[in-house]
Amino acid sequence: TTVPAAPAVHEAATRAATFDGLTELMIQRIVIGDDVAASKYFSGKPVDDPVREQQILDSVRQSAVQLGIDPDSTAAFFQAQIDASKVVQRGLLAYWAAHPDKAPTSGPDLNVIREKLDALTTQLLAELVRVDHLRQTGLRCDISLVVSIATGEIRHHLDALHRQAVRTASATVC
Ligand SMILES: C=C(O[C@@H]1C=C(C(=O)O)C=C[C@H]1O)C(=O)O
Repeated sequence: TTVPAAPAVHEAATRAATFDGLTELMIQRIVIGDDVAASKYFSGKPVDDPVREQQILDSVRQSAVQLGIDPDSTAAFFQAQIDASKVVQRGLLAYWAAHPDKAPTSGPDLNVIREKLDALTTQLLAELVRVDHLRQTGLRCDISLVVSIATGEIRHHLDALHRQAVRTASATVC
């Protein structure tokens, strides 16, 4: 019988994985920040909703335990995603306040947007499981992340505000 050497299997998995999937979902979540900002522009609701944030963080901690990944680093990752959304929201709301002619003329329902964000949370958790080993590879992690982010930023034609949000979102990945 041939027994596959565990380190070799791990090596192969490390080589194969990229952050492309994770960064794509992170950018999708950042872009949804535009809808959140439009919604809050009309409702006047504050950018920060600490209760909603705590619900998300508690929920992802529980999911992390079930999925076998570290709850602290999972919560830190999602805190960074929330912070990134707020970078976009603050940037757009400030811009629209200064240039009302550029402001949206209608805003989507925040509850509908939150359903989309919840669906993304599930997908992001699955990606965190997939790239878990890659997150602990030091320089290799940094390099993979830079490549995936650059690719995603180009694919999505992100402007300076949204690229700033990507930097915030990616701070805890490696
Ligand atoms: C996106 C929102 O705005 C903020 C960002 C959140 C997020 O990124 O999940 C959650 C709550 C708010 O502090 C929201 O209110 O839903």
